[in-house]
Amino acid sequence: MKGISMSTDTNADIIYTATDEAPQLAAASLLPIIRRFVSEVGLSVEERDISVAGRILAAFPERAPDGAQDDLAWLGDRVKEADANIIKLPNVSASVPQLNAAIAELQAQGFDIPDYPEAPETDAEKETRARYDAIKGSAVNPVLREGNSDRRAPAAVKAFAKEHPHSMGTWSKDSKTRVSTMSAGDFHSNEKSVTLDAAQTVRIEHVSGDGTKVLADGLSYPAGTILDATFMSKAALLSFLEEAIATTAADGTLFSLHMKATMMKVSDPIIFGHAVRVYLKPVFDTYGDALAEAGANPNSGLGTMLDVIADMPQADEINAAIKACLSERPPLYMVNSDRGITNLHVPSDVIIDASMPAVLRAGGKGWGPDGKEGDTNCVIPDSSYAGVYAESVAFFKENGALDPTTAGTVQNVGLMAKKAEEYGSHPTTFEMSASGTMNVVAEGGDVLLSHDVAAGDIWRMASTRAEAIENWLALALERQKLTGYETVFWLNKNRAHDAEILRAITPMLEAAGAMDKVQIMAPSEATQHALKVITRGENVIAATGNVLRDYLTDLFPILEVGTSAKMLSVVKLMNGGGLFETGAGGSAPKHVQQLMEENHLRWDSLGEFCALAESLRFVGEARGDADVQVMGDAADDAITRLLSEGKSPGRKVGQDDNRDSHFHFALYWAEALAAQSKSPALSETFAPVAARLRDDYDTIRAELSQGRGQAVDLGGYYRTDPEKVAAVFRPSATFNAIMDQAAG
Ligand SMILES: NC(=O)C1=CN([C@@H]2O[C@H](COP(=O)(O)OP(=O)(O)OC[C@H]3O[C@@H](n4cnc5c(N)ncnc54)[C@H](OP(=O)(O)O)[C@@H]3O)[C@@H](O)[C@H]2O)C=CC1
Ligand SMILES: O=C(O)CCC(=O)C(=O)O
Ligand SMILES: [Mg+2]
Repeated sequence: MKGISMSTDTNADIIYTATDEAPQLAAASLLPIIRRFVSEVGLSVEERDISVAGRILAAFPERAPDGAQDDLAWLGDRVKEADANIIKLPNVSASVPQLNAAIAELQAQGFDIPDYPEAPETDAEKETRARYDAIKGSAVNPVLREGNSDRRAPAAVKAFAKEHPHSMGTWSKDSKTRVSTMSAGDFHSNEKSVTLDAAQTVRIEHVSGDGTKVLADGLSYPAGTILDATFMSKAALLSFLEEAIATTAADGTLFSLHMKATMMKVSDPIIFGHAVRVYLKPVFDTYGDALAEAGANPNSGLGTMLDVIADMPQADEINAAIKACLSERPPLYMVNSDRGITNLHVPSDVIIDASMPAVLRAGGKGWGPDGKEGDTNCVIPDSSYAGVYAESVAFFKENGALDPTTAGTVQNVGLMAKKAEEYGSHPTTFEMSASGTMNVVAEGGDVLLSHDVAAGDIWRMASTRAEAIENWLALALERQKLTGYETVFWLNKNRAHDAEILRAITPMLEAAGAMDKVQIMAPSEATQHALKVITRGENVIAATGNVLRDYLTDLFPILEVGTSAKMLSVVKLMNGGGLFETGAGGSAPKHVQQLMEENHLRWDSLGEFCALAESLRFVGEARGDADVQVMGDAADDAITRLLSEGKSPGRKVGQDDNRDSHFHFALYWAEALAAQSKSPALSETFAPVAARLRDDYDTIRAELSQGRGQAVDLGGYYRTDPEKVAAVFRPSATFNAIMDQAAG
């Protein structure tokens, strides 16, 4: 049953994660194929549930059926074992509106779980809130990613994009698109950093007129850990946002805000809320108190606010005031102009890693409320990484769009292990209740880092462990050796944190004799360099921190190969295991909507195919099992053929969809296994499978396409009904019979 795993502590050879939305639906069709094939080499596959619904139910075990277990916690231990082998599909990192929707759905399905307490007062409410806050935002990836990240477009994918380039928008030299970012008072400007020369246990305290309040205590770090502390000034943010709105109005462009409210689940919803307040200032000036009293929280977006307003006595007046404000202010960049969903409706609708590359790919365009494309002011409040996008805008204005038929590639090696850098900072991020001083204090009483803060400022501490840095550097040098590509470390020596990283890696580079084999450039300069290199048709490795890992592994694939879904994304776990992620993108909620309306799933499982091939090779190598290696290599052959024969899903109903691509993958995989000669036994086993799939090709294709164009019912959104999903995703009795046939 999806949502609650009843599995016992078995240890299958491959763990496949059950997640959300499009990848989860795709798994209903793909997993039976994978199980069928790998059973022939004696491998078992087990699903572990890390979906939002599954995690909610696991957070209330006392209310769930007996035997339900917390699969994320189990996986958190499993990734530390040397033989871990996990295929990780993308999962929803839930914003509050998404969490509320999932809770409501589970309640309607009969689960006795509490509402999300917006303003917890009693101890019981605070306890409930704490359990939900652990699920909120990016709660899965930081637990599983016990290693650094290696993401790149597979050679077959690059070759395909060169032959069959995706569409690219046209850039004009007089495009008014720009990036607006803060020049003072932001996380970047206020950052302070220190490297611990001995192991330390620290506490975080807030000293104000009311005394000293300990916000976190007993935080232990080994020697060599880099600790950073910084804050975003509320006053500086508000004046920046006002100015950005004025600039947008003067430019006559769209206003767009690009944040990472999912991964940066504490800081970014607050910043998003300030943007909603500033943009709708006239509304808040008049109705702010009434809105607050009714429980409208701008941090959850305009969409949720409108729901609250609907039940207020002044609903008509407030709605009219909002409408008037929207028409007087610069037009908002839209998520869905047909449905009137703006950039400010839901904090998780516009996520910077995917949204900025989409603007850049489209020639600097976004969608306006009139349903037309327009130039846009891309507002990215913190300036730590905004320069990457500003530099990209400048480059494309000057040089025109990238040409995918000739472009080289940017591969990424990302520092991610042990919750590195900003992406691990959720538990140590705080919104200041009063002005005062924030201190990071060592056990002996030494103040390691200190800031004067004002009420409303957002302060955070992040950590990066020496072990993670060493492993990252080694991985970058290993990739350089394997590829021969030039390698650039994206580090800004004038930024506090980066300067500490440089201090750590310089002796390591010297010891490895690699000092003159790598380059070090600040992110803006490195962006310009990378774009020049790939424009020339050459390749480069970008060794970056955790945030840039995320940003660049959507940015470059989307420009180079049209999507990040086709990325190979490997996490070499520090204790020896392998975590094979699928693509670099997310769960594509738009795809589920289309499926429900017209039974077409345009999700491309190429990321899953690539992860599977890697996972098989990993087991094969670890166990010295040549047949398993053959399985992995044959999966790669199938991927190449799938691409070259154009069997990837199309965007529109009537074209092939996800299920058709799975069938072709199975067919080509079987044919590759039948054709290879390294393992005669496997060839003999798969020859009849391939023959049956080929003989029944037309029947299977016809059966797969039944019911396309019609709405489908999945029995839920966050917790679907497995039988209904199977009916939709396995519609071919002929194909199912071949796949369900017992191995051997
Ligand atoms: N590793 C993880 O667990 C990740 C999780 N996420 C989570 O996923 C959710 C959605 O994130 P969002 O930023 O919208 O990003 P998505 O990547 O889901 O969506 C952006 C767009 O990319 C295209 N796309 C992405 N993957 C595929 C695919 N496999 N096949 C075809 N097209 C694809 C789609 O474009 P089009 O509309 O043109 O078809 C889609 O609308 C969020 O909850 C986010 O936190 C995000 C990234 C990684
Ligand atoms: O965990 C998340 O919220 C998103 C992760 C992500 O975008 C990525 O790893 O590329
Ligand atoms: Mg990402």
